[in-house]
Amino acid sequence: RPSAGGSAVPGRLSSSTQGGKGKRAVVQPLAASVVTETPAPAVAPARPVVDAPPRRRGGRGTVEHAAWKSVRQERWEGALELEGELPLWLDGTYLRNGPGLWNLGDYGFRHLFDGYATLVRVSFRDGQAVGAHRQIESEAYKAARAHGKVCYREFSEVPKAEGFLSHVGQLATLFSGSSLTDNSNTGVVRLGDGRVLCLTETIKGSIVVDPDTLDTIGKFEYTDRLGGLIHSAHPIVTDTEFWTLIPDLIRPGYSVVRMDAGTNERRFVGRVDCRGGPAPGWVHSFPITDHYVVVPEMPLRYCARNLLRAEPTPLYKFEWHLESGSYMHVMCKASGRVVATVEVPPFVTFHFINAYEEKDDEGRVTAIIADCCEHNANTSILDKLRLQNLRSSTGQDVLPDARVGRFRIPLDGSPFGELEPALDPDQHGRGMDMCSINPAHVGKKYRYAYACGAHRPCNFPNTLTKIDLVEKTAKNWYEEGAVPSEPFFVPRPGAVEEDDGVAISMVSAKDGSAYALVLDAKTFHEIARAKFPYAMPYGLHCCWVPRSTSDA
Ligand SMILES: CC1=C(/C=C/C(C)=C/C=C/C(C)=C/C=C/C=C(C)/C=C/C=O)C(C)(C)CCC1
Ligand SMILES: [Fe+2]
Repeated sequence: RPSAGGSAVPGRLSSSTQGGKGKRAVVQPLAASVVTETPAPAVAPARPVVDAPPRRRGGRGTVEHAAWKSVRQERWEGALELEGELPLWLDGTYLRNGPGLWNLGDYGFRHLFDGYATLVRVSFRDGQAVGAHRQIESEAYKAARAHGKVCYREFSEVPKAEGFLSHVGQLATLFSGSSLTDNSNTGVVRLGDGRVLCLTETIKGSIVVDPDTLDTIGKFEYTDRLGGLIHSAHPIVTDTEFWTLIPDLIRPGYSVVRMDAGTNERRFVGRVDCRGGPAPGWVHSFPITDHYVVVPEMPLRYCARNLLRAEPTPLYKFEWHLESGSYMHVMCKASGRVVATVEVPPFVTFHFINAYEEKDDEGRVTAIIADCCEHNANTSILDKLRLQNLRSSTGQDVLPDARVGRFRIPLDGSPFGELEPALDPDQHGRGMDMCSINPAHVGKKYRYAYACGAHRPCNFPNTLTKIDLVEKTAKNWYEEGAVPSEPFFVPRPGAVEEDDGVAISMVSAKDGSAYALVLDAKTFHEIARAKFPYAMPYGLHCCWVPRSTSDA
């Protein structure tokens, strides 16, 4: 198995389909080839591919940005051209997951979250960078490729009746969960035992990959009997454990579960009963502290009926139930007991940033502080993330406002909690999502968060922002026309200060190029960019795999 650094040979392929030296390899447009080729061969360019300039469409002056176009090849690997100087301590692999393929033949998907998972890798060693990407071989992706159509239920796409029935059988399969997708297009985490897991909201969409070759190794089989069909897309993972939430759509509530590193067995820790209804709030993510698990219950709730519908509803698989209230629950990790449930102002969040315990002078925990990317209790961001909206940027300022929402959850039995902006949202252009922090501060008091913000007018977050929660200020990185993904914080080995490290973001540029941007996390100035020789679509979440000493 090659080491995480991969090969330093430009355009090296991991398969036998490499074009000969000097011979220009044919680059198959994946959108067309994916449905016809079994398996779709990896055809990498012998020389960097020059992408066509962005296309003007529709006479309305709109430009189709490469960020929202399907990735054009099944896979690629090669040395990246560097601008600037990479720190020598940056030694390991950055992985980014996301829905990078939204077309099957002529058919185009509707929503950003529907796309088939594309895993991107940038391996850093000795000041050099090697890049790669590859499609994750989920059952959903393989079936779509083999049959030329959607065969499983995605975020908004559902199989057409005949296709679906012929592929997975009877309607009853809807209830067993077998029609749900395993397209693990959302997150990627490195477990404490070193395995790398790609995730989505379906439990069956937990897929183990090889961080070096990006091979799909297989399903992560949970060996317990906890069941459930869906879980939080963002487990909290440390060197020793893995925490997640399993919503219960029948008896509205959530199971809090924990898995030891090195095992596949989740253990039930406790249950939170919803205060509102008719179903649990969407828990795309949740935060923990040293001693507690925080379970959010927002008015954007799962809807079993919508899960079964053939056509998407305005809120997809969800429904807005303002009347049923918004709550935050706190569970003790050790006992599984719910120690607080408070009503809070309405909120909409997909991503919690962090949480920590607030203590009095005697060291007693008096409250939990939980921070999130909060969309001003407005669900319209889901609609803005439809591909048609993302692709039709007319220069108007249509991105809904968002902020760092800070919850204060008192533990003294009071029935209400607070929700306030943690800093003036104008500091980050009133855009706020796709966040990361220093992993050493998960569950602990912290000062800095890294996220995507906005430089207006815009239709999508287009800056990288470093939030200082003490000074209540932000430093912003912006490049005209760039679409940056989550700035992922990587600490410098041996660092003491919280922001001693780099923030890495994959950027889809205006001219159709793509690069991994490395920012000094302290100054938020660019240190280097490592350029891919082709366009890369937007992607979601990331992880860092340090080079193990055995690889050195
Ligand atoms: C496949 C099924 C579902 C899938 C849900 C998925 C794939 C949800 C993905 C959610 C993501 C990626 C949320 C990200 C939000 C990012 C935002 C708001 C960024 C804003 C701008 O920066 C279920 C819906 C669970 C139903 C079962 C089937
Ligand atoms: Fe997410």
